[in-house]
Amino acid sequence: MGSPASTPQEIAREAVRLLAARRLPPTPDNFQAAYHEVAGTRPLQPFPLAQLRQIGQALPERTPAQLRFKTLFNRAVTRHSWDDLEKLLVQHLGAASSPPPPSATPPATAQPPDSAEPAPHADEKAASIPISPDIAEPAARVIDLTLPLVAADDARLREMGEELVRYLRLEQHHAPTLRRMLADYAFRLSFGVDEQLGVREALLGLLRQVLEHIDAISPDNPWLRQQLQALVQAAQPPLSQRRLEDLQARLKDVIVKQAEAREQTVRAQELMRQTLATFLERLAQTAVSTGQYQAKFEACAQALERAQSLADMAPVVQDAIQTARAFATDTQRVVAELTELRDRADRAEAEVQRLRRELDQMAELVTHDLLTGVLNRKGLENAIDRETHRAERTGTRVCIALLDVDDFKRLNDTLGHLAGDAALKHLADVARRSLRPQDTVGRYGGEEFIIVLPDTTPDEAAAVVQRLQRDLSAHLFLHGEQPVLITFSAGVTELRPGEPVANAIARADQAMYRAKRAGKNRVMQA
Ligand SMILES: Nc1nc2c(ncn2[C@@H]2O[C@H](COP(=O)(O)OP(=O)(O)OP(=O)(O)O)[C@@H](O)[C@H]2O)c(=O)[nH]1
Repeated sequence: MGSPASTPQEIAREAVRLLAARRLPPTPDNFQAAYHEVAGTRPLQPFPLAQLRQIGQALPERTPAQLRFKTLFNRAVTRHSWDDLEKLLVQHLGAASSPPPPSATPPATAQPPDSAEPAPHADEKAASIPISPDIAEPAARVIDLTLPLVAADDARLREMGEELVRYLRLEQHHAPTLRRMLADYAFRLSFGVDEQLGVREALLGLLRQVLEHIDAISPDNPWLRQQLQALVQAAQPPLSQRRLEDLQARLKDVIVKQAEAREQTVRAQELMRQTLATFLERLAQTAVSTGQYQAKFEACAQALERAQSLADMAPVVQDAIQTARAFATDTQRVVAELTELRDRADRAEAEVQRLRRELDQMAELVTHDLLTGVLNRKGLENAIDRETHRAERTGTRVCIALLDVDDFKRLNDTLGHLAGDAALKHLADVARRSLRPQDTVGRYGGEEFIIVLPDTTPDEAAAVVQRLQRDLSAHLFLHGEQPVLITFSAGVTELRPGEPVANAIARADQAMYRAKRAGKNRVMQA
């Protein structure tokens, strides 16, 4: 190749030669490529007019700033001006990274990695948008209320939440800023929530393990086993405050019963050990001393047989009398010791009785019914008390429903008392599954149950109880293979503020009797 081409004509000539040498047809594209190759310049890419027009059309024009940006963009595209487009984009992105206006300046928050939201354009920045207080205030309240829960272990999240709440309560809001703050908060929150769920799961797992271990060390007490199994079940998510309260009450029952079982075992063992030890000791002593006296009396008898005269007999008789005296003394000692042993046994027995009375009093603290596993009367009293106070605090209403199984005597008479027991247990199980998490069921006595329904109107309470009736018809009690329909009549009433609970129960009872008289298997309100 000769000296490099420098004028356009020379370059063009050289380009034609190159095409001929490469046997390429001299099309405009081939010629253009060869020309740039010879000249050592960059081939110009065609201006992507169609694509840029498409982008220009899709640009938003909701705000004056957006409209202005769109106009300038389309103008640059029409002019095929890369320079204008470049300037426009640089200016726009520069504005996007500057802070928002002071009237609604948000505090600096971390930008989430996926935050692709552009910040406002210079013109847009000036326009703060008032968000209706109807929306901003409830949103602020929601965040405010949930903060103690979600940010308990995350100071940064709490800070971000508080900033967001303050910002939402301003009169003017800058929409992109608010959007960014919300995105930041949601981003951080997502980690916090995952973490908290993990912690809760782990704690529940630990609790279940502890319960299973307690279960393993109380193998010979069926009641404890039943309670512990109920506890393991109750410690499954989802948890609620009421479920935790129930867990707590059950755990207390288990502790009381376990203390009872332990004390009784220890006392009984101690008494048994003492009595056995003393008895064996005395037995051995009596055997030894009786053997000794027997040998002495034997010797006296033989000496008497050998005696030839009264004079020979006198010392033998003397000896025998002394032996008899010693025997009597020894026997008295043994009798005294055995009496002391009996007194000790009596005192131990009295102690056991005292302990039993004490434990009976403790058993009154037990809050769950042994047969059905639901609350007993005492547990119900506590639950009603708790719900009444909660209702007073929150300004809500509480209802109770009193349920009485229909024709239960006939069921007992035809299927037996054990089947009756199993039927009550079935009803309690269905009720527990059917009721809402906030509702509480307890056995009021015999075949009567009470359901406590917080935050509920009488109409709603009646509907809940009717749903339970349907569930009971759908889940029949099985006596062996035989399906048995159990129904109940119920009275529903509201717990009026300040009234004694007994009054409300009496009202529910009257309503329940009206339901019985009206044909059973129905719910009446009082
Ligand atoms: N198996 C069993 N029976 C119980 C228990 N508690 C109470 N009962 C029986 O329940 C029956 C209740 O009978 P009633 O009060 O005459 O009532 P009913 O037969 O259900 O008739 P109505 O209430 O009019 O529908 C009695 O026979 C009690 O002995 C229990 O824990 N287990």
